[in-house]
Amino acid sequence: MALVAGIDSSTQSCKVVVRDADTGELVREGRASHPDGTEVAPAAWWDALQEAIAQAGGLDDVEAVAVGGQQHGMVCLDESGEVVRDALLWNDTRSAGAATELIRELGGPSAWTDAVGSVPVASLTVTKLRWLRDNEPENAARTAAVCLPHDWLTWRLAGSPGLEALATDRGDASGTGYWSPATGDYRRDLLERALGHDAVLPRVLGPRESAGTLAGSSALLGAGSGDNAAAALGLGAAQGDVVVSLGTSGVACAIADAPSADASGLVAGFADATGRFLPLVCTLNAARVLDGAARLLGVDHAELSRLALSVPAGAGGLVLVPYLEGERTPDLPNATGSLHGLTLETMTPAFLARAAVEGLLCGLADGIDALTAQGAVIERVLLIGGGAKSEAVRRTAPAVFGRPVVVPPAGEYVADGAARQAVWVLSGADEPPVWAREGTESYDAEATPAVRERYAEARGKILDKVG
Ligand SMILES: Nc1ncnc2c1ncn2[C@@H]1O[C@H](COP(=O)(O)OP(=O)(O)O)[C@@H](O)[C@H]1O
Ligand SMILES: O=C(CO)[C@@H](O)[C@H](O)COP(=O)(O)O
Repeated sequence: MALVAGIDSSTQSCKVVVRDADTGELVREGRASHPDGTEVAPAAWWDALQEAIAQAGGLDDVEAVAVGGQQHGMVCLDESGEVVRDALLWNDTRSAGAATELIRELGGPSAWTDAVGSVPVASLTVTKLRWLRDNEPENAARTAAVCLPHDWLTWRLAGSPGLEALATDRGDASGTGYWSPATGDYRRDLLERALGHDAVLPRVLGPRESAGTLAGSSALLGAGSGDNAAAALGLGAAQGDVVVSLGTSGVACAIADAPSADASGLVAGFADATGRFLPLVCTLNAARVLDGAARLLGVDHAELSRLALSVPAGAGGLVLVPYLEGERTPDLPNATGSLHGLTLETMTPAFLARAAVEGLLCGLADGIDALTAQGAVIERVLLIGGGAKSEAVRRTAPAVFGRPVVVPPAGEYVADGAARQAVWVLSGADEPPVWAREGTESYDAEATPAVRERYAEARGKILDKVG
């Protein structure tokens, strides 16, 4: 039995799955935590990966490995391959001003969607490079290569074989802001505009191309991908599917045959991990809204869910606009969260719990609408990520989204997507392997448009709107 490994180096943790290449059966797994914060030393991801690999029984017997990772993080390397400074993550908003500047310099949002399919926001790597140029010129000058978290881990797994060996894939390259999904080329002029000079960028590999071999082994390395593209591959998502992921980020994305270009900036025009495209809406506030609400109420997730389900839809008019870490979609990096509609009746743990669940889901419902406005045809909504473990989320999502929701069995879909890619690299087949998945649950509920209407009203009244 041939084994493959898939890795998910996400915002909060690193997960490793070892699967049977033929059947997809889960053979072993491991996980380790990442440090908190929006600025992280890449060495911490490497340490967590080593711990997760050890927990998963090592990689000695696997024939291929691939890495899925949090998108956009800025990893700068000097000429000798040393990390120049801690990575700025996708949820670090300090480069919001740089985003505004870059949009203006190029002639507005449409110039960016024409160039790279997305309008820059603080999450995109290109804005982080501009921030570096302006705030840490010495670090910018030392930067000889720029890569992303999954690129860097793949390169380390290969034994750090020189900057020219850096590799990435279409999915993650499309989140940089200097690679065009439509043409498949880097826009080095945009990299230079941001960083102030040219730099080595990872080669962009095709979906089943190999990035080399694992150091000291003959196991093949896949190109890997950004976590959302890897999750779509892990789920076997096809046209008609919208994947909603409730991790640190809230994401709604769809598989598309053609690149998208939304000059409103709501939908990012990313690529997927199969040679197609992945229009995507991302919020900064998802599972951690539930974490924060549970902490505030002094309960665990199971109790938060029970409380939320103990009061009716609409939470008696109480609305949480959950911009707890600023927001990316809508682009309000300095916004804060707010509670609207408090009364003596609703000032209770149960109403607050319900408002937290509904608030985070309304943000994602807006995302699904934005995808539809860009032409996505939605036949199925697949709900994944840590937040999807909440029963209240599963039962409330169909009401807020106004459509049934499918919850695949609990699993690590990003790591699974990486594992599927690893098999694909091994087989060289036209399509990735098909693995059976049992235990999918369907949730349906009567739509509650009034919840969204009240949320929309509250969303227009938040403080600290200035970008
Ligand atoms: N039962 C649960 N209910 C709600 N949230 C949960 C539950 N279990 C885990 N979470 C939350 O899910 C998040 C982790 O999800 P994950 O998809 O792994 O995130 P990421 O990919 O961003 O690292 C954490 O914030 C965690 O507290
Ligand atoms: O920035 C994005 C997508 O554009 C995020 O989805 C990151 O890729 C982080 O993902 P999680 O760790 O929250 O899964």
